Amino acid sequence: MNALTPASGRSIGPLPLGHPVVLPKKVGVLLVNLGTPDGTTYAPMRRYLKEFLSDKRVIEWPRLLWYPILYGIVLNTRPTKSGKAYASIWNEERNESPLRTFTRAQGEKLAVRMAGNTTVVVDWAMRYGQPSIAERTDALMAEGCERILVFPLYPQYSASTTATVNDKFFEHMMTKRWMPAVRTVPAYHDDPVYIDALARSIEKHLASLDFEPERVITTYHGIPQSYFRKGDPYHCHCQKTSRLLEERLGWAKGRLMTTFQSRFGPEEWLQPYTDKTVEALAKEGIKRIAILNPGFVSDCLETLEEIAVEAGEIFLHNGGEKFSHIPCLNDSEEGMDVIEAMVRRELLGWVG
Ligand SMILES: C=CC1=C(C)c2cc3[nH]c(cc4nc(cc5[nH]c(cc1n2)c(C)c5CCC(=O)O)C(CCC(=O)O)=C4C)c(C)c3C=C
Ligand SMILES: [Fe+2]
Ligand SMILES: [Fe+2]
Repeated sequence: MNALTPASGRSIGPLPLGHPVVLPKKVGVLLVNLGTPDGTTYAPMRRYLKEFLSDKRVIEWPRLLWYPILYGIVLNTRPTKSGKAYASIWNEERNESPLRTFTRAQGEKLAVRMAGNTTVVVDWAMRYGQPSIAERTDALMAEGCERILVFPLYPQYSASTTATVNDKFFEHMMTKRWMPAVRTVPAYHDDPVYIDALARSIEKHLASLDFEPERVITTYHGIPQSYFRKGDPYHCHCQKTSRLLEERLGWAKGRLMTTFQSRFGPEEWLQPYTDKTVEALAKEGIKRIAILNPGFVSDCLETLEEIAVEAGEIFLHNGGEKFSHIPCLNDSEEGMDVIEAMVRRELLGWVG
């Protein structure tokens, strides 16, 4: 016979036969990033891309139209092509992608920062691939979390990122008889803590360079224009982040530019496109640029390969002379200040 022992530590008597074990009440914080393949060869790449590109929040085309293209073309060609790109940025030491390395570090560092409150349990997961939202949510619940804060790691809201994290979490909740109380962290594209962290990281990086960039480009992952026209606030969120950043930096108008990268498929995406802008700047005679990705909480394929390498090559091959990529906030002090501030704000009323 075991005793029911609530958070107060007070025994409340014997449990009826077969009664589930009652754990102390805890609050879980689940950081969730986009996801990443388990390896760079064909099979793991295909598995990852299949899960990602089957998501209706990501590709909104009717399935009857999209699936023949996905299964007939994309999943035959893209795993090899993208696998090569992932291989060029792979964290060999841990045998994983940088996105997973940084997300784990953010989870671990947040746990240290929250350690003063013994009721809080921090964990991390991926929307696509491993560790899955279902697996880590079950782990939080097994530890006694009756309240869970889900944190989609995207400063700017988009249905294709933020909403699909929440969808996946609640889809898993549909399997639970005893569902925890749930909160989700909203977009924080205009939060002063975030804007200040970006500004400090830019100032620090520029001070370390042996040149002064004539232009600094803020490049955000794009989305199809049709999503924007249907009401996705992502474009407005990105523009506001850039405006507030420019104000915080106190720069003359025009030095900080906003562009959109990572087009996929034949549709028109948000513009101006990053690659075209970088090329045009070099051709116009701009010699020195720096570039950052404020919409990415962690460095990943889209920042380390597409921007730091590819965009740099485009600039230098078209007449540019100096190019520098400013790292994402990652698990830096500035980056952790942002994550901690958002978590503490959203936990108000749940923890002391
Ligand atoms: C229609 C397709 C896509 C939409 C819409 C989209 C939106 C979107 N994505 C991110 C963040 C990331 N995307 C990453 C990789 C990636 N994105 C797409 C397609 C769409 N993204 C693909 C096919 C891929 C895989 C890589 C490739 O094959 O080119 C990543 C990197 C993951 C990593 O492991 O490094 C991130 C991060 C945002 C923020 C966003 C909308 C706002
Ligand atoms: Fe993407
Ligand atoms: Fe890309």
